[in-house]
Amino acid sequence: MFSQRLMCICKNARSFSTTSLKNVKVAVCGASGGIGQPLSLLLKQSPLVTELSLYDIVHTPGVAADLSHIDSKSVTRGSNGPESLKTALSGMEVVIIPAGVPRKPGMTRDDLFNTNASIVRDLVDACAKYCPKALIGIISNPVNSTVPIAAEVLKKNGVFDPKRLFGVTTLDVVRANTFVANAKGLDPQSVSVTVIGGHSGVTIIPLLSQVKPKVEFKSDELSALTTRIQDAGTEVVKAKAGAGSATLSMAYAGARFAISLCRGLKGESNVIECAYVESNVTEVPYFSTPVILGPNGIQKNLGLPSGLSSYEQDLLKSAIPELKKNIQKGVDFVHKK
Ligand SMILES: NC(=O)C1=CN([C@@H]2O[C@H](COP(=O)(O)OP(=O)(O)OC[C@H]3O[C@@H](n4cnc5c(N)ncnc54)[C@H](O)[C@@H]3O)[C@@H](O)[C@H]2O)C=CC1
Ligand SMILES: O=C([O-])CC(=O)C(=O)O
Repeated sequence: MFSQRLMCICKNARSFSTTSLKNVKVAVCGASGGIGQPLSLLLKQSPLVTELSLYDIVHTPGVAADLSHIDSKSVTRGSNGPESLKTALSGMEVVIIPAGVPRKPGMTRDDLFNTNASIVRDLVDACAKYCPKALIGIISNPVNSTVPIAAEVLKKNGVFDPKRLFGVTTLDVVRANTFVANAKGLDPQSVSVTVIGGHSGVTIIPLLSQVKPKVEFKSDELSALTTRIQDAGTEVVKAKAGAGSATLSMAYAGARFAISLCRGLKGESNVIECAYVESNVTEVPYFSTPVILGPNGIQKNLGLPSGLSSYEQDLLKSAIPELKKNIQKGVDFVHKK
């Protein structure tokens, strides 16, 4: 059921957990949703997770009861509705947030702002109060704006630590690995693509000149692959024809990211993921690059890989104005009168 890569992450986590002192308490906010349920299932199988706290505004008791019968060691509990946020979040070390509405065909991620901005604001406000040191991973769209919203809320509460807040862009990496592998007849598990920027359209910048193992692309192949990676979310939205957006692949990607956070927290070395974080590597204040994860969240931002091709530099130039606009929209939302 797990792919080799997630399997491998889990196996590493298993051998690592036997030598370390404590495991990790993880909360999923939006746990009853299309992403939340399979994400929680994957996390329930991780030996790194001691306690899995499932929070949603509907159906959480049922989802928690169901998952709690799985014979892995973590304790699962469900909390339903805002009055239970304190119970859901107190003591949590990792909080993953896939709460909010998904797109329908014809919508952009930014069209979700009006509904999802306040959902993320209120959940992160609760994190600030009940688990101010938690590593927070935001899945809810539009990620380019919801991460700045989360940062401003944490700042308002006096607990913002830029090393502990992440926009989850792992699905872009997972997709890029898959599409490159398919194009080149490789095993997707052996391919590693760095994806930088943000998480919508032109802000998604796959660095196809730096794929490991090294592969060559003709220029039309390069632009077709880049466009497909940038539009992959829309590809799923169209295929689901009104029934939502990516859930299963996002659950896989979210689990990979959450487990990487746990591995870093436990002191494993050289845990690297791309994530959308507060950043000074470009002129925009939030930007996704590879980061090394450690016991306090980001140990090191690896920044822009050197030697971007001129094609990638052009992609970067197109991404910056869109990111600036998305970020400002998030910041303004929190400070509006
Ligand atoms: N970062 C990424 O790569 C991706 C992000 N997404 C985004 O993830 C979000 C969730 O997508 P789905 O799971 O498909 O949606 P969904 O509608 O299936 O599930 C969302 C869940 O959030 C819950 N929810 C709503 N308000 C809440 C609140 N105030 N507190 C706690 N829970 C609340 C709902 O009850 C529901 O269970 C969407 O915004 C979507 O655009 C989706 C795919 C990829
Ligand atoms: O496209 C969407 O709305 C959901 C998403 O972020 C993705 O699948 O990358």
